[in-house]
Amino acid sequence: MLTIKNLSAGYGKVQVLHGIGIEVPKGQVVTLIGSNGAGKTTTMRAVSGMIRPTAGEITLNGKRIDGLESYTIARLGLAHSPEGRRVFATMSVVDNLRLGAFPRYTGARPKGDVDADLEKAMELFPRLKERRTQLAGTLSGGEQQMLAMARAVMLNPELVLLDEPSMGLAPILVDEVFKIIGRLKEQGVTMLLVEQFAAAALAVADYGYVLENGRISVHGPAAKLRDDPAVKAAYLGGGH
Ligand SMILES: Nc1ncnc2c1ncn2[C@@H]1O[C@H](COP(=O)(O)OP(=O)(O)OP(=O)(O)O)[C@@H](O)[C@H]1O
Repeated sequence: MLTIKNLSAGYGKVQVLHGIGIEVPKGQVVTLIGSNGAGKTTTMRAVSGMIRPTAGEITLNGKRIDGLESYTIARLGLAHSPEGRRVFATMSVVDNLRLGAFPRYTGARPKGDVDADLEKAMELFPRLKERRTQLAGTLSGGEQQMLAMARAVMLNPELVLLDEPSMGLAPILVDEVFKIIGRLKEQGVTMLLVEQFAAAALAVADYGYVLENGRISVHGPAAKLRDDPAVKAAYLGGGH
């Protein structure tokens, strides 16, 4: 589904990623863990076309996407739910969700039934259903985070990039977010997940990569990483 080979990227003269490789097979959840500043968000940005890689290759279903505009990448079915609560504050919940489906109208893939998917998203995120006409800017932080996730799902995506969906959430909402990720997985949605709660991420994921200073240090089946003493010591102490 998604193949990242030898990817390097950064900001101006600062190189953040040094030739990383990641594989996300169809129907699987792959998690990318690492400490602050390791380059996780930068990886997500490079995949979704928000920044241009300086080297390497990214393919989605065999098609090169590195160097394409982010809008074109979205039309190919790649949805990015970015870090932070990037919702359209002055629009309602429903209108935010409809905007998420917008690239479906432009013909790169079959449009499908947007209204039916809107109702499916509401079922998946009951908190949003109750607030469908509310302006997104007046939602709580956690609800905005869920709206950003739901909007990504509205693309009817081949692949979803979830960047720290639990960031800043109260523990009860963190649990809800991970339940939703589990449900999306059951529905066959392919995901690349960046999470600060490494233990919870490895519990829902099939496979994991550890990013250290812009390089992949360890990777393997999630269950194996959970038992890896070095991973345990560095990333699984205390956490969620
Ligand atoms: N827009 C930017 N301009 C310049 N440097 C940036 C920019 N965004 C990120 N960086 C730098 O790139 C490095 C990697 O950042 P990145 O956000 O990818 O890390 P991360 O692994 O997602 O960390 P965190 O867990 O803290 O979100 C950091 O040193 C950061 O300061």
